[in-house]
Order: sequence, then C-alpha cells, then structure tokens
Amino acid sequence: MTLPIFLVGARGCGKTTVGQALALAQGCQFIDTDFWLQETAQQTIADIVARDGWETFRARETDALKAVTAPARVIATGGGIILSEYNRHFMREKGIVVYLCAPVAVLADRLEAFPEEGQRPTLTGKPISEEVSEVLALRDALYREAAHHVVNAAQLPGQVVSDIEAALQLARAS
Ligand SMILES: Nc1ncnc2c1ncn2[C@@H]1O[C@H](COP(=O)(O)OP(=O)(O)OP(=O)(O)O)[C@@H](O)[C@H]1O
Ligand SMILES: O=C(O)C1=C[C@@H](O)[C@@H](O)[C@H](O)C1
Ligand SMILES: [Mg+2]
Repeated sequence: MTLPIFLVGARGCGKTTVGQALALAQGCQFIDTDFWLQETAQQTIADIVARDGWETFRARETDALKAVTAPARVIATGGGIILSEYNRHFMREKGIVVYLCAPVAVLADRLEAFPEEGQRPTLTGKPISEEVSEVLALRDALYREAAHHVVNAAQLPGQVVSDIEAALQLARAS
C-alpha cells in the first residue's frame, strides 16, 4: 500500500503547484483540500468565511481532510490545516507529511503576483508582506511538528519534486 503524501506549508509555498507535478511523477492521484472543499460546498473560501466565519471553515477543512485521505494520493492541504492538533496527528498517522518551506519574501512575491482572493481571504487585514511574516512566525513550528520531511520550496517546482522524491526514497531505504 502506498501511503498518502500530505503537503503542508504557508500560502503560496506551492502545495498545489508542486502537488500536481509530484502526483504525475509518482503515478498517484492529486487532491487539494481547498479545491475539494469549495467544490463540495459550491462556494469560495472567501464566501464561506464571510458568511459563516473562520471557525466554520476550519471545521469543514478537517472534514475535507478526512474525506480525501486515501492510499496512493498526493494531498495538497490548505495553509492553515496545521492549526488543529487533530489534523497534525491525523496526517502524521495516516501518511507522510512534507513541509514546503520558503522565506517570507518568496511567499509574499508569489501571493502579490497571484492573490486568488476567493481562495485566500485576508487572515489579518494587513498588507500581504506583513501578513505573511506574522502568520509564518506563528505557524512555522506547527508545520515542522507535523512534518516528516522539510524541503526548500523556494526552488523551481521540478527541483522541489525531485527533493521530495529523494527524501521519500531515503526514508524508505533506512
Ligand atoms: N516553486 C515555485 N516556483 C515559482 N512559482 C511558484 C512555485 N510554486 C508555486 N508557485 C506560484 O505561486 C503561486 C502560489 O502557488 P500555490 O497555489 O501552488 O500555493 P499553495 O501553497 O497551494 O497556496 P495555498 O495555501 O493558498 O493553497 C502560484 O501562482 C504558482 O504558480
Ligand atoms: O493559510 C490559511 O489559513 C489558508 C490558506 C488557504 O490555503 C486556504 O485554506 C484558506 O484561505 C486559509
Ligand atoms: Mg493550494
């Protein structure tokens, strides 16, 4: 049985982008909790948050995580999935968790170029660069706590995929 691979990390670290390429390389199915949730709810995340609040979104995110978890899948998660202790333990127990780690400047540049506001409503009400810095400072330890592997996500997507594959291979061999 091939364990599911969970990609975690901040908004803009490339979970969706790298996840699709990794799934292709591994011959796995690709699933994204943000996409799955929005399709199932027939609403954007911004609309869910505006109508029902972040707490409701977080509860639905945990439901999404449980629903999509299955063998032979690469699962791109939402940037805040690690806020829940339940989610962190669930991912570690059910599969292999990879933290796509990138510095604030890289994340902020990507988010400024591709804001996708429907999927990424503001978390703090602050400008992007300030928000990324503040949120990453609070979450970096949680990404690390959840992760089996940490990779440098500031590289080109193909190199990030290669680094993840190398880490998985090394772990299998040891
Ligand atoms: N390694 C990379 N190099 C250059 N650009 C990238 C890389 N990874 C992602 N990007 C770009 O950055 C933007 C954000 O990437 P992506 O949507 O994959 O991030 P994410 O981690 O899934 O974010 P979220 O937590 O909001 O779902 C995209 O427009 C994508 O093209
Ligand atoms: O970092 C976050 O808290 C979020 C990231 C996105 O992937 C979405 O899951 C949502 O906008 C929340
Ligand atoms: Mg994504």
